[in-house]
Amino acid sequence: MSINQFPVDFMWGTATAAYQIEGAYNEDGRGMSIWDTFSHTPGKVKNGDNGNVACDSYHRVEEDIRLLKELGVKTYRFSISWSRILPNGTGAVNEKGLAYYHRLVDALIDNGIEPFCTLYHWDLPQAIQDQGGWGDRRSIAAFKAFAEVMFKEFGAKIKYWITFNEPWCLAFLSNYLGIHAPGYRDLQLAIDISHHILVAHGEAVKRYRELGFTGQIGIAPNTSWGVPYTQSEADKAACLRLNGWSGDWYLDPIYFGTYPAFMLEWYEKIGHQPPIVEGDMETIHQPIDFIGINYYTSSMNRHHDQAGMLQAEYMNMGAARTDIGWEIYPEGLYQLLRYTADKYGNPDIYITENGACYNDEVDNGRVCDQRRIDYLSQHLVQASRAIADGINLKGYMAWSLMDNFEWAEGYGMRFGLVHVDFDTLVRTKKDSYYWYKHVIANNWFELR
Ligand SMILES: CCOCCOc1ccc(-c2cn(C[C@@H]3NC[C@@H](O)[C@H]3O)nn2)cc1
Repeated sequence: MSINQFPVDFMWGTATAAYQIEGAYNEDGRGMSIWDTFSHTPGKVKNGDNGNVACDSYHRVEEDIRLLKELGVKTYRFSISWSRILPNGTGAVNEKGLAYYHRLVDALIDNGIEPFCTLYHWDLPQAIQDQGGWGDRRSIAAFKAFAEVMFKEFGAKIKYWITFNEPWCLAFLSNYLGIHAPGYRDLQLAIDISHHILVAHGEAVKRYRELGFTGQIGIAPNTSWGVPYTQSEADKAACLRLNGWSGDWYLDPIYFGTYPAFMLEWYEKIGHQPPIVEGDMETIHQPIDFIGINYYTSSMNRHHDQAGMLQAEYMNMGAARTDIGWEIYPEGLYQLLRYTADKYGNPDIYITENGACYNDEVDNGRVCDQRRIDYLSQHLVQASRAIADGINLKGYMAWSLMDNFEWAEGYGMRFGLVHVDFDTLVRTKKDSYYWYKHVIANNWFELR
């Protein structure tokens, strides 16, 4: 196997998410989500952008499928708008919502593309939020019921399921740092939410198995990757906390049935702990089939008493950055994959997101995004290295198929292989699209 050659059954794909691409926010019975509320609130999203129209993918299934088909992907990762299926979060099902996802899934299957479905990608129905959202234990039953509707409706067609995308973002970025919807700044609330979504994850996995489906189900943490500034125990411990915050905090309960002791002790020192009810940890500790790894960047950190809740101080080492300001650190992907494989028993892993923000525009009908090609190839080298090192990496999904609504950054931050003009919605394949098409067709690539 030559360098950068991938296994014959490697699952090449791309990824998107409902609120970021669908639009049609108030059409065909869709209910409001917390991201509709948040993006409609002045000052929350750059330029006052919102997902009302986004990429209009709700009305462009055939067009988007053509892009995927020409790209040659083996799989397409998308997410479900919960409030399009259950407008009030629970209760009556919206048949037009189901019909949209049947159109999408049927078109994928008809074109030989494996649907890879994320149940929850941050867009909680506002009706659930109005009852306390993920901070209220009733959200667990609501999510289980939503998952059951989806399993019964699509379980024969969809063989790959992710319960939650980036639990750290939906818990801490959204309810402690206040940067994403619903925008609270409450550490205990974020810890409560983390626990409730883990129980909800376990309930969904249990229900999937009880219903007799034999597909694969997992979770996709966004593990930030901290690299110690020095090899001192203090700096290494600071990075362990930073990585544990978004990774181990979710994966330890799933794989070991317990929260990581070093994080529990850290929270207890400052008066916080998860709201564990008897039986919760057993529910969370359901066997899963894979871990989805979302990787973008790493950061060098050292211990500093005054450096925030984790006492981990970011050290700017002058690394190159993408247009969103995230450092480019391809080696961090290998290190994260190695750590995850070593700690959790070398499970199947899919890179469910990796990509770069570069805001190149269309010039004479072309988008020259060589920087994105360089970023992707440097990270694929690390993925290839991980496979050579015995890690069970099974697939890679580039974030994203197309430019889309990048949450609090709005439309100004572009991650797509396909450029979207958000005034006309015209899609233009970037140079990186053609490069990735070549990589998939050949199942290998050459570094420039
Ligand atoms: C400690 C202070 O930090 C301040 C900003 O903190 C973050 C962290 C992480 C993110 C972030 C954004 N993305 C990309 C998305 N992943 C899912 C998909 O929807 C993509 O659009 N991943 N992580 C943003 C902001």
